[in-house]
Amino acid sequence: MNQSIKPGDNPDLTEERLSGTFDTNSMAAVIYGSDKLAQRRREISEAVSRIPELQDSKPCPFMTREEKILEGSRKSAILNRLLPGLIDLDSFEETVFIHQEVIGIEGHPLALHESLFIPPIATQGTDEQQKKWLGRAQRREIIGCYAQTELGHGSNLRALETTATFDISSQEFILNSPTITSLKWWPGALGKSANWSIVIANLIVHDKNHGPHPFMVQLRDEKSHEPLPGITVGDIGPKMAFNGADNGFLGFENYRIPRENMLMRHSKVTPDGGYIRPPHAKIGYSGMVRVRSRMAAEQGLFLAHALTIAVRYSAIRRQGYLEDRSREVKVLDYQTQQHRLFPSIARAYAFIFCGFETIRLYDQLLIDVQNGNTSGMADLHALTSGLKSVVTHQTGEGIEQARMACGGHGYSMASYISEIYGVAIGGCTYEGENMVMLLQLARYLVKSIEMIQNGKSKNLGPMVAYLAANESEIDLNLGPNEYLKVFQYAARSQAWRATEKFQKLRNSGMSKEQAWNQASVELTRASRLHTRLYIMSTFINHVGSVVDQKIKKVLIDLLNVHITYEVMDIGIYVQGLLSSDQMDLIRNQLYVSLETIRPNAVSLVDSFQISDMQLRSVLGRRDGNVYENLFKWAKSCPLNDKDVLESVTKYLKPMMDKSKL
Ligand SMILES: CC/C=C\C/C=C\C/C=C\C/C=C\C=C\C(=O)SCCNC(=O)CCNC(=O)[C@H](O)C(C)(C)COP(=O)(O)OP(=O)(O)OC[C@H]1O[C@@H](n2cnc3c(N)ncnc32)[C@H](O)[C@@H]1OP(=O)(O)O
Ligand SMILES: Cc1cc2nc3c(=O)[nH]c(=O)nc-3n(C[C@H](O)[C@H](O)[C@H](O)COP(=O)(O)OP(=O)(O)OC[C@H]3O[C@@H](n4cnc5c(N)ncnc54)[C@H](O)[C@@H]3O)c2cc1C
Repeated sequence: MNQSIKPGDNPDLTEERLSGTFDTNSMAAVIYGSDKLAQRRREISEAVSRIPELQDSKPCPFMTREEKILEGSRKSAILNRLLPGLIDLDSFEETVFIHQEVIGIEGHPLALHESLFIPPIATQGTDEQQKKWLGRAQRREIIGCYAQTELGHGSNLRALETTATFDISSQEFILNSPTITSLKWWPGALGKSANWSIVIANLIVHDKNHGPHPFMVQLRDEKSHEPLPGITVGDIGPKMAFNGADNGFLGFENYRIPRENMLMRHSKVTPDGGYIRPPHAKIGYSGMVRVRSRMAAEQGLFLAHALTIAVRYSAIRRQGYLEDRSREVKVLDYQTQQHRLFPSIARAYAFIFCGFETIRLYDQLLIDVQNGNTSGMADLHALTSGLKSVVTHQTGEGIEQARMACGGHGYSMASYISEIYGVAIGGCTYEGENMVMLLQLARYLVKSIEMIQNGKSKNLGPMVAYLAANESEIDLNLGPNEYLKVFQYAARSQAWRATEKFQKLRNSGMSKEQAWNQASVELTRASRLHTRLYIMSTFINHVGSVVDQKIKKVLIDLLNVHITYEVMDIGIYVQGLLSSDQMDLIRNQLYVSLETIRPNAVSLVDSFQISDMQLRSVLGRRDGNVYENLFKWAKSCPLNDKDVLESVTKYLKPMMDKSKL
């Protein structure tokens, strides 16, 4: 049964929930990985809803930027006091979840503290460094951020300009921002809130530049919160969204920190100026891999937010007629609306399933690396580079479709979809601009094909083994595995096409860099197809592992939406494999699968179990009572505090009076 049904709900939404064929709590358990984890989310939401001081003081869209930061800080401080009784403090998931529930998605002063400040200390700091800072950070005696990007440099880490020069005589590093372009720019919470930061700077010892390394740097006085001498710091100004966070700038002028402040678990500088290399050249990049490995699930949930709003609203919004002219139909009954929303529901599920898989892979890699085995780093870097790029892009597309599916009200901040969109698409840029990261995966694909060309196919990892296969015909009787083969064909032929283009350019005498650039559009296409194949195969495997038969049945229906939609979407890449009859068959299967999933649409989004508090959307309310609440929301807008505004008395009225003469 659908666990969201309550008395007083909009009857159209109740009708939808009654038509669902499965238990939404059981589905939530599949989405979040276990009954216990899903149950914990419900318990935390429930507990938070009973604490008056954690409620929003007013709707976020009516707040100024300063009010958002103040509100985020107020709630962070209360949460810090209450957290021990509300969550398992050792659980990163519960910490992130409660902050999103209470403060929302627009960011807050501690938004980066848990995800980008604490992890590098925990994974790249020595035991002594952890002893010194980890407890303080976890108790939030200090607030931290992650300062890597510079005004003139983001994607290309090797061009960072900030320097940390070792001074043997004082046993200190001297930090400098030598140019305007070397100012750190963008770090979340740096602007006004953080007093410490992980700073990525070029390590210089005995005049030799060893490249970017992480340093633990105090920025502000712990008593006065004033910037320390030698530090220039401030907020970079309003952004497209995420304005509850104070993204900042930072400059150093001969700013000294002790030698012990370089995070030295992997690379080391000895007191006599010796440099000890890390076990893998890119180990310092692992903080980024950690965040990327979490982005698929995070983005899947952003998409889930927008779909919860759009699907619920589409079930109560009546517009136009089908057969019965006596009552307008729910817009959810239109095939175009279903085509707009249902493939995105499938993608949200697929992204979340993939996301939990990459989080697991990262956690395993971390254990391996701590034990000295870095062999899995390249694979996970390639996988997460592609995944963050494809998932953020498709999430953005899906959220925008969800907005349009809500018609005019989707454009109002009352829907909250524009904020969700603004926050989610930030992911196309942060943690590596999407094109740049697709090209990182492309390097891996090209290397894999070169292995095949050199007769070393048996050395290929399982994720790229399909590149060596030779599928040229597909059975018309299409099941998920045949769709997978279709996708493998598309990904394989594009990877070969791109690689051969690169090689041909090389053989024509072009430099490696120029040839790469000339082949790069084809290379990024190969990366996207490879990643979409991975998403599809993870989805198929995940559904295959579900035990509850009712849940499995609806997930198979959803998988059918996914595989048919995805194959139609890449039609151009499978022209050599599928006949036009086969394409027609797939198209029809997609339309059938949309109809099949229709009765479960509301239950599928209810299963994400995103509370009204977290959703912050008038359109997406659980009870579906949208119109009366839209009217209430509009009346509470500060512009309506007065009937006659100063804009009228001061300008418009005199203008109209004058025109009358
Ligand atoms: C929890 C929060 C909840 C909700 C969130 C809501 C909103 C969030 C809001 C805000 C966002 C928050 C934070 C954002 C933070 C940031 O953005 S931090 C800054 C991130 N910056 C980047 O990601 C920069 C991207 N650039 C790079 O990573 C690198 O420059 C590079 C593109 C990888 C290139 O590096 P480099 O030049 O050194 O290397 P190459 O020469 O290109 O490659 C050499 C080989 O190294 C391999 N490689 C590269 N990286 C790795 C790695 N990490 N691991 C393993 N191997 C790696 C690469 O594959 C090459 O291998 P080869 O092909 O075999 O030679
Ligand atoms: C919301 C948000 C939060 C952020 N938080 C942080 C933070 O906490 N800490 C931090 O350090 N940084 C942070 N950043 C910065 C972020 O990591 C960078 O903006 C990001 O890495 C992209 O770098 P860039 O801005 O230099 O883009 P650019 O590299 O200048 O990209 C501009 C264009 O150039 C293209 N391009 C660049 N290089 C190549 C190439 N080699 N091949 C082909 N095309 C290329 C890109 O594809 C893009 O189209 C944040 C950014 C945002 C938006």
